[in-house]
Amino acid sequence: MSGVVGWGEATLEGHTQAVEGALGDLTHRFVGWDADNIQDIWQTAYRARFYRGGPVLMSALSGLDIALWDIKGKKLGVPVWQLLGGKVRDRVKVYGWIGGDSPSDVYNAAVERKSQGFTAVKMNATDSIGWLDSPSVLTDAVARIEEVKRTGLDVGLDFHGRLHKGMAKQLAKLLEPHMPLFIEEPLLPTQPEEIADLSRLVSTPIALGERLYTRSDFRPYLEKRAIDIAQPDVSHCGGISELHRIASLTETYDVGLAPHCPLGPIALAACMQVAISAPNFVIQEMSWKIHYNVFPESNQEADLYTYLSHPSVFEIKEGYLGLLHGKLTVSSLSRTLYLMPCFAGPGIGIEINEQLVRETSANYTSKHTPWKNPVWRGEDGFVREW
Ligand SMILES: O=C(O)[C@@H](O)[C@H](O)[C@H](O)CO
Ligand SMILES: [Mg+2]
Repeated sequence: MSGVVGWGEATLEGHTQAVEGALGDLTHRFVGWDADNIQDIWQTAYRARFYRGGPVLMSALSGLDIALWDIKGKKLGVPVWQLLGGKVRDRVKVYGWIGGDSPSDVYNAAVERKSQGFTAVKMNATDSIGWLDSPSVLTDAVARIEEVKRTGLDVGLDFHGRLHKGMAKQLAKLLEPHMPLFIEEPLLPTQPEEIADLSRLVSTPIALGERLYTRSDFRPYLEKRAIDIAQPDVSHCGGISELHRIASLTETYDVGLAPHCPLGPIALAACMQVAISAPNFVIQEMSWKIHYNVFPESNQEADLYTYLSHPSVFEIKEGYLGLLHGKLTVSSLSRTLYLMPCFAGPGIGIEINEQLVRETSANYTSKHTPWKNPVWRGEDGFVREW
């Protein structure tokens, strides 16, 4: 069957050109191959060369893999979640990211998320801090979560690997009584042993995984019992194929799956396929209605969801993305049956306005260089974690 087009997302923030180069290499290798053979293409891209893994190569492979699953689903006329074994849940719990420095800033951002239908949010626990820093940065972090919890929302806290061990263990202890949903990347992913120590120090669930790129990268965290929640990113971990495999692996360690996704709607739609079908899925990150500053020089923002033909598939109701629209209440069973799956579209279940993507992209690349994160330095001038 010819003419079937699949979409994938390989976004690696701050490293656009590196991923473009890696994708160019994959294109060169696989033009003319049979798109049905996803496993063979994945294994060839991963194994048939000396260097493997890491953010750049795996993000490129992720984009390719998501597009191949989209093609397969469209050819067979079924959603990808059907091909992964069918649905195990009717709707998918989500959380939205919030930003802001002061307690009142994060409070207001949380109120806005609540009005969008979210029942859970995530925010950065602190700014980047040094090996030893003033205790006031810790009390400021506590004040922020206290303020957000006043909204009644559940709150995940992202340490973002910005703290070192001496400060991270203090902050984790101070936050514990406030019962965050989880603390994320309490240390950098180079420290599995130290993260395992931290996970024995507090009862708060430890989450991590956006900077792990294969099943093998998760292995030490599982063997050391360092994490409670795995957060692979479908655009960095090897696509739908590897996200599905990571889900099964982590399930055997009683570790839940909360796919990381501050990216665009293609990545989110890919996550949904696994969320709907994976037994140990917990909650899905999504960036719905965040306006990304994708045109930094001109300070112009874009809502990535405007590129969808039917963005309403991502509307949130009572904290969930509805797998199923509409409902029928059967009183004799005293339960609600949901009808008409909204992620029932073939492939990854979304339609992209390709012309709009092409026009915006041409306009962008002719005028701007790709986004790069700024460099932060402490008071003494030494560079800080981002
Ligand atoms: O968990 C999150 O959403 C953040 O850690 C982002 O992935 C990070 O700032 C890179 O964009
Ligand atoms: Mg994070």
